[in-house]
Amino acid sequence: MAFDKKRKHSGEQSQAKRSQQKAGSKRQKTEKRVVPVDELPWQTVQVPEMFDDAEGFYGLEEIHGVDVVREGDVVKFVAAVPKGKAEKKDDDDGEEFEGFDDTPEEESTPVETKAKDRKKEPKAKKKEAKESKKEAKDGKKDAKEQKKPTPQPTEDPELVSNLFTSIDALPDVEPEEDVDTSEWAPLELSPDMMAAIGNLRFGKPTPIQAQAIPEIINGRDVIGKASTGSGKTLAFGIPIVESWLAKQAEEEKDEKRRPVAMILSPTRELAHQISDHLKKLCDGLTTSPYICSVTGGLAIQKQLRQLEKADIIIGTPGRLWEVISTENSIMNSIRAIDFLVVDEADRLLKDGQFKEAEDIIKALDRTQPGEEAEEDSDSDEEPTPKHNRQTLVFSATFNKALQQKLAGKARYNLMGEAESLEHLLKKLNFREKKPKFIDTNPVSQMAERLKEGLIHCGDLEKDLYLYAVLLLQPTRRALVFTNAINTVRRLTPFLQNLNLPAIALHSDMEQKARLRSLEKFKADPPKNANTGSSIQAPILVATDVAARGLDIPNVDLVIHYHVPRSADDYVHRSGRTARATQSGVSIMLCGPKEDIPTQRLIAKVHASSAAASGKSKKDLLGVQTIDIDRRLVSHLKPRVTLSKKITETTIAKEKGAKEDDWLKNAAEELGIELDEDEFEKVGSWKGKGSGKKQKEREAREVGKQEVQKWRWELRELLKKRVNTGVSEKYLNGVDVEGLLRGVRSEFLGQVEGLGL
Ligand SMILES: Nc1ncnc2c1ncn2[C@@H]1O[C@H](COP(=O)(O)OP(=O)(O)OP(=O)(O)O)[C@@H](O)[C@H]1O
Repeated sequence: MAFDKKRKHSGEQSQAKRSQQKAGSKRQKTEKRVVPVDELPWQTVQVPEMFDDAEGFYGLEEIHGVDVVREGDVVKFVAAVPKGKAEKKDDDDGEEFEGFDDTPEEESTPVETKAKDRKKEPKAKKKEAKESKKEAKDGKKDAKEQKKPTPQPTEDPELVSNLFTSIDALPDVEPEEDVDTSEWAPLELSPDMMAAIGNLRFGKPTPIQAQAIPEIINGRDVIGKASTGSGKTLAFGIPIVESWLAKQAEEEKDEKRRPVAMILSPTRELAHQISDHLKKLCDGLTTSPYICSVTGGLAIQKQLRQLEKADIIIGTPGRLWEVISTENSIMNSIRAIDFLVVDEADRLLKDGQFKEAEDIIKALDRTQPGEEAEEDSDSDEEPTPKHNRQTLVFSATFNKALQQKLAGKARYNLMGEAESLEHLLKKLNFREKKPKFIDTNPVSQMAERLKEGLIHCGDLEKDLYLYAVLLLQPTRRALVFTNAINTVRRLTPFLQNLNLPAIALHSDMEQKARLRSLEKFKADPPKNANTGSSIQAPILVATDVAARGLDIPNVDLVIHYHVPRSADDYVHRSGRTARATQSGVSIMLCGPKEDIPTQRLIAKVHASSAAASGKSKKDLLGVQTIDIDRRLVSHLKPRVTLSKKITETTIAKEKGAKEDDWLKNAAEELGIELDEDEFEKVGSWKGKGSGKKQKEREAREVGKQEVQKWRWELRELLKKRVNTGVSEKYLNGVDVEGLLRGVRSEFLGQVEGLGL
C-alpha cells in the first residue's frame, strides 16, 4: 500500500522541500528498507496564516513514496534508502537513516556520500525553526525577532542530494527570470520595496495603485474607488509598508515600538486575507513589519500579546474594539498610528459594525490628560481633527450621490443622508477637509474581463438549471451565491448527491469550519490519471459572507442562485471572478418573480456604460440572456428530481429528529410524560399549517428503504452519460463562453416552465 499522508506539526516552511529543489538531478542507488517514522523526511505543507491560531492546529506535514507494512499489530514504514547503508534497527543501533527515494532503481546513478555530522544539519535547522515558531506563538519572543531571520548558509548540494534523493520525482525547476518592474519607477518607491514588488512578479501597477500610492505617500487622505479585483489592497498596503521602512531607517534602536497602521475590514476572512497579502509583499523585503490580524473566533489573550508587538494591525471592528478597549497601554500606542484604513468602507458604514468602528475612532481621538484641546469653544464649526494620521477609504462601490459629491458633480445637498460625504468625513474624522477622491472606473463598475449572463427559468427549476450549468462547466471553479443560509444547507447536499464536490460557507458555521471550507475550495481539484486534466473543480455554495473582498485564485464562474438584494451585492459577488488579469463569467438564475428586480438591478449596474455608449438603458449592455437548450436540460430532470427528493427527505428527517428531541426535553422539564400516541399527536399538530410544513411531515414519513432505493436509482443514472440531444454533443464538451456567444441579444426572453 502506498503511504501518502498528512500529519500535524508546528514547524515553519520545510527546509526539506527547498533542499529537494536545490539538489538538482543527482541520483543515487537505493534499496527499500524499514525506516523509523521520525526519520522520514516529512515535508511541511504550507497552510495559510489564518490557521495559525486555530486551537492547537499548528500545521501539516506530508510524505510521499513510503510503503506501510503491517506485521501483526506492528506497523512499519518502508522507504528507498541509499544502497550500502546499514539498516536502522528498532533498538536504535546509532546508524542514521539517510534518505529515501521513490525512483525506480534502474534509473539511479551513484553519488558520493558526505560526513555524518553534516547530514544532521537540515534536521537540526528544522528543529530550530519549529522552536522559534513555537516561541513566537507563545508571544514570549521579542517582536524584533519576528523580523526576517538572517539568511542561513546554503546547504551543500551533495549532502542535500543524499538526504532527499526523492528529488528524482520532481521536475527540474528552472530559475524564474527577473520581472521587469520599470513601470513602477514613476512611483519612486524605495529599492527595498521595488525588490518586494519584483518578488511578487507584478510587472506594473494597476490603475488604482498608480494613482493612489503617490497621493498617500504625499500625505493625502484618500477615498479610492476601483473595480473588484483591481489591486486595492496593495494600493494602500505599499505606502503603509514604505512608511514603516522609512521609520525603521530613522528610528532610534531603543525607541518604543508602536503600530504604524490599523486596517478595518468588514469580515474575518477578508481581514486574514489582507494580512496574508501584506505578508506576501513583505516576503521580498530584507526586514519585515510584524503584521497581526485581530478577528473574532480566536483567543483574545493571544491577540493581546500579538498587538503589543504589532507594526500593522488588521481586524474586524467588533473584535478589535473588544481587545483594545480593555488594555490602556495598547490603546495608547494605537493612538499614534499614521494610517487608518477602512476597506470595503461602504459596507462598514452601512452595517451595524459601524458602531464599533466609531468607538475605535473616537477612542483614537480622545484627548489625553496633559494634551490641549484645539477647538475654539466659541466657534460653531466642527473641531479641527487633532490627530495626525491619514485616513484611507477603499471600495469598489460607493453610494451614487456620495460619488457625485466627491467628484464635485452633486446637484443637491446631501446633508443628513447616511451615506453623505459630510457623514463620512465626520464619522471617519478625516484630517483633510476635502480628501483626494480617486475613481479609476467612473463608467463601469464591473471588472474588464467579466462576461455576464442571465438564465430565465421557472421558480422551481433553479436546481435543474444550476446543475446544468455546473455540468456544462466541469473544470471551472464555481462560486454559487444564495440569499439564505437554509438554501446553502440544502443545495450543498443536493449537489453532492449528484457527485459534484460542493462545499458550504455561511455565517452560521463555526469559524474553523468556515476557514476549512475556504481552504478546500482553494485546493487543486484531483486530476484524471490518464489525461492529466482536472476532473471536477470544487464548487463553493455560499451566502453573501463570501461576497466582499475575497481573493480566491482561479474562480472562473459565479452563479447567482438568487438574484442579489442590491446592485452593489451583484457587483461584489460577480467580482469574485475575473480578478486582476484573469477572465470569468457571472450568471444569474432568474425566476419569473425576479424579472423586475433583475431588470432594475442590471439597469443600475450598467446605466453609466449604456449612457457612455449613447444607448438607452433598455439595451442593458453587458448582460446576455443564455438559452440553454430545453431538451438538453430535460435530460437532467430525472437525476435532479431524485437528488432533490433524497436531500429534502434527509433534511426533514434531521430537522424532525431535532424537534422531537426538543419536544421530549420540554416535556421532561415540565414533568409531563408523553406516551407514543400523545407524542405523535403533538408531532402531527406541529406539521399542520403551511404547505411547506405538510411537505416536511410527508418527507419525514418516507421509509429508509425508499430513500435507499432512490439513492440506488440515482447512482445508476449518474453512471450514464447524458446526450445533449439536439447537437448530439455530450455535455462535457460545451462551455459557457460558447453559450454566451450563441445567445440572443435581447434581454429577458421568455422561457416556459418544465413543470418540475
Ligand atoms: N500590480 C499588480 N499586478 C498584478 N496583479 C496584482 C497587482 N496588484 C495586485 N494584484 C493581484 O490582484 C488580485 C486582486 O487584488 P485585491 O484583492 O487587492 O483586489 P481588490 O481591488 O481589493 O478587490 P475587491 O474589490 O474584490 O476587494 C490579487 O490576487 C493580487 O495579488
